[in-house]
This record gives sequence, structure tokens and C-alpha cells, in this order.
Amino acid sequence: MQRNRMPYAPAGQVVGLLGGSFDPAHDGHVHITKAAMERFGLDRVWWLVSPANPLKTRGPAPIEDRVARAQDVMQHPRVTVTDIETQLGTRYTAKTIAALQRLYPDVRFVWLMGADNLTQFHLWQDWQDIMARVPVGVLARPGDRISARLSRAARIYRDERLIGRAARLLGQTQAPSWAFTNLPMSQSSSTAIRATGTWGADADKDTSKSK
Ligand SMILES: Nc1ncnc2c1ncn2[C@@H]1O[C@H](COP(=O)(O)OP(=O)(O)OP(=O)(O)O)[C@@H](O)[C@H]1O
Ligand SMILES: O=C(O)c1ccc[n+]([C@@H]2O[C@H](COP(=O)([O-])O)[C@@H](O)[C@H]2O)c1
Repeated sequence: MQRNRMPYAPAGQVVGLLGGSFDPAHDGHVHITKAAMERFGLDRVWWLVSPANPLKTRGPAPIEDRVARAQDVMQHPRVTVTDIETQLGTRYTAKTIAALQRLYPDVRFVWLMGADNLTQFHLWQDWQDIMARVPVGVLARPGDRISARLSRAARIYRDERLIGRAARLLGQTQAPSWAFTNLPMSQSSSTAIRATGTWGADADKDTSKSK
């Protein structure tokens, strides 16, 4: 893990940021990461294993455990699993992105998320500041394709959406801009894994989505 060490990215590269609880990481995360690199023209992706999602009431497993699992699951030369938010002392995405832009002024960042997060994106702290700072790449997720497209963020930023092949230029565009990509969808979810009782101290008690 890049513990106490910030990851490297050469000047001019486009780095996708996939923030998540990763409680635990699964093949759906791997699938959208590879798809995002290809569909959005990213040079690298950094996974930001979150100290805790501000909108989730359920406390996640210890970050060391989540990072270790994420590193087992995600092995790719252009993907780095990080605990950047713990190092920066940030929990809110807007603050994390602002800090990264200060630290890496020559790198272009793209925020990545599944369609379920676009649906509630307008509830995130300073979400319009995130839109103003970085292009956003959204990946289809089972059950959330329609609600994401009807979401408040999608409606407000309707004219800033890159359609079709233009999405490959996402990292080169000036924010606000965003793209939604359809892809063969993965049914995997951390909630489902926790429900099997194979992950986390309280996994067999937690069978419901805690968002
Ligand atoms: N199967 C999937 N398809 C598309 N996006 C996904 C998928 N699984 C996770 N994501 C996205 O990856 C990011 C991190 O997800 P997260 O760590 O919360 O996993 P999760 O499976 O959604 O967890 P939980 O079930 O606990 O809510 C989020 O932006 C989420 O939307
Ligand atoms: O900044 C916020 O207000 C905010 C609210 C909800 C979620 N997020 C971030 O969204 C990412 C996805 O969270 P999760 O729990 O769905 O994997 C993760 O990086 C969270 O920190 C951020």
C-alpha cells in the first residue's frame, strides 16, 4: 500500500479517482475500473479507500483490512490502491479533490462513480464545487441506470454531458463535464458479500443496504 506516501503520476497524465468504502472490494470495482480506463481515456486510476462515507451510518471495517483486501482484488499496473484521504485527513470528496489539485497541479483528475452515486450526488457536500473542479465519469450499475439519468445532477448538468465516443475525451475537457457509460453490468456489491458472513466483524448481522 502507498501508506504515508502519496502515489506518483507524471505531469499531463489523466488520473481517474475511484472513491469508495470498499467494504469489501469486489470484482464489480475491478470491472468498472478497467472500463473507465478504456471508455474515458484515463492513463491511471487511483482507488481512494475512504475513512468513512459521510452519508453512511454504518461504520466500515478497519481501513487496514479494507486496503489489504482491495490490493488483493485489484492488480493492474496502471491502478493504485491508496489511503490518500486518511493521509490528507479528508472525508468529503470536494475537500479531497481540492487537496489533490493543490498537490498535483500538473495532473488532470477525473472523478469516477457508479450510477447509484449519481442518483444521490446532489446530497454530497459542495457537490457543485466537485463538478466545477473535475470531469465526472459515471458507470452503469444494475437498477440505477434510469434513476441516475433522472437525477438532480444529471438534469442540472444536462448540457455538459459528453455523448457516445466523445466520452473518451473526458479527461481532456474543461469542467464541468461528465459522461455516462453503459457497459456489461456487474451485479457484485459489498452489501451482498457482507450478507454472506464472509467479511467483517459484524457481517452476519448486516444483511441490509446501509446507505
Ligand atoms: N457492481 C458495480 N457496478 C457499478 N459501480 C459499482 C459497482 N460496485 C461498486 N460500484 C461503484 O464503486 C464505488 C465504490 O463502491 P462501494 O465501495 O460503495 O461498493 P458497493 O458495492 O456499492 O458497497 P455497498 O454495497 O456497501 O454500498 C461507488 O461509486 C459505486 O457506485
Ligand atoms: O463528500 C461527500 O459528501 C460524500 C458523500 C457520500 C459519498 N462520498 C464519497 O463517495 C465515494 C463512494 O462512497 P461509497 O461508500 O458509495 O463507496 C467515497 O469516496 C465517499 O467518500 C462523498
